[in-house]
Amino acid sequence: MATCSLTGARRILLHRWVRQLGDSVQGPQLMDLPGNWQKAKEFFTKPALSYGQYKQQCVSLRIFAFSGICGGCVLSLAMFPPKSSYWITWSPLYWLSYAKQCFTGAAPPLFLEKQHGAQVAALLRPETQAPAPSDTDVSTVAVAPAPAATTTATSAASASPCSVASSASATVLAAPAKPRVVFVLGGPGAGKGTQCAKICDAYPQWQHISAGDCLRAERQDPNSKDGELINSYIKDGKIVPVQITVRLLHKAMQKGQKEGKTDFLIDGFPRNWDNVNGWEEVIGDSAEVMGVLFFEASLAEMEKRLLGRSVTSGRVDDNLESIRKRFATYEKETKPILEKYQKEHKVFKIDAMQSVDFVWAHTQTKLREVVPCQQV
Ligand SMILES: Nc1ncnc2c1ncn2[C@@H]1O[C@H](COP(=O)(O)OP(=O)(O)O)[C@@H](O)[C@H]1O
Ligand SMILES: Nc1ccn([C@H]2C[C@H](O)[C@@H](COP(=O)(O)OP(=O)(O)O)O2)c(=O)n1
Repeated sequence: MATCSLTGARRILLHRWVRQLGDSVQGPQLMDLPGNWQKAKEFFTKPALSYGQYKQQCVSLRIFAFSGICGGCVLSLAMFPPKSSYWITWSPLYWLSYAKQCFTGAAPPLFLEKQHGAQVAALLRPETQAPAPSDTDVSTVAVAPAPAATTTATSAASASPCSVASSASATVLAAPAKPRVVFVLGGPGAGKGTQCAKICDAYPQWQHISAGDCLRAERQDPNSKDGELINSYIKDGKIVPVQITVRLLHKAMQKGQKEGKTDFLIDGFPRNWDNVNGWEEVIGDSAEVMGVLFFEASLAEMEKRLLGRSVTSGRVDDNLESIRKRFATYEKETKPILEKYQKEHKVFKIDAMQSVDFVWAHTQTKLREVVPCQQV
């Protein structure tokens, strides 16, 4: 038996030797790239005469094929990044900005610093939500708290990561006591409105309230006593006095609550200290400000976008003169407000220079950080 297998092994060795099937190849070293390139080319141009030559050509070709495929994959990822929020969060391009944020203190905390209530009411069917408050004078009543109800969870609630209990019939405490607010800031034309619209399309509990839209609507109202004043401020790129703006925002939030909205994107607000103080005085503790989504883009890009928008927007301030004035106001008055929220670790920065879809993927990731119990 032993003799038999020895003979077999000998035969194989002999066979290899005859056909030159040894593992060693004679040719350029692995790192000799010009030599290997020459051999790789010969694979296509000069047919091998022996197996040894053929193997060398394959070995040389393999080096370039491997680098080519890997390089191609990396290039394609860079040129056509996946539309995934995870890719955006963890892609190599963002490592640098994350590293920087760790030192500048703008990075969001890794772990939750406070308890976040479950938005169970928003997850359940509309009939489980309490009746909304009536439209009341801004000076006397703040934004009505959302219902704090004890309710029986449906399967929809149990499917959500926010639900307190996972059983379909479990009793769940609806925690949110106040409407939640996310301020949306960024320069004129950064794409705030575009992304807010996408959030509201995707998540029905959110309502988009644009301070600029509210002011423009008020200006159109023939019965408004503030119309002329608003018009002149907007044309000059100045910030309208907060008493007017916050009243309109408050009214819009109350209307949204009546329609069952629990989360509000307040777009283009607060734009200066006057806005900050006015919000505190009128809304104050009756709404919970979760954070600020900040869309960052260069002035040149924003100018280009605004001029593009001016073709169809019909806005009195979408012209070069007003745009420049708005930029000046943004730099002088709004940036200090961002710094205030940055110190409170409430700013969630989004690179708005990319395409709409790319920004959207990043916006969703950031929204999850601002409002961790998002159904996203
Ligand atoms: N990521 C983007 N890339 C290119 N154009 C964009 C992007 N986001 C928005 N836009 C366009 O730029 C213009 C301004 O966007 P908008 O959302 O109205 O800005 P904002 O609300 O910040 O003033 C619009 O015409 C919009 O279609
Ligand atoms: N909080 C606010 C928001 C907007 N305004 C006024 C002044 C702004 O130039 C205009 C337009 O604001 P809007 O947010 O609609 O537009 P841009 O972001 O500047 O493109 O409205 C204001 O006075 N106070």
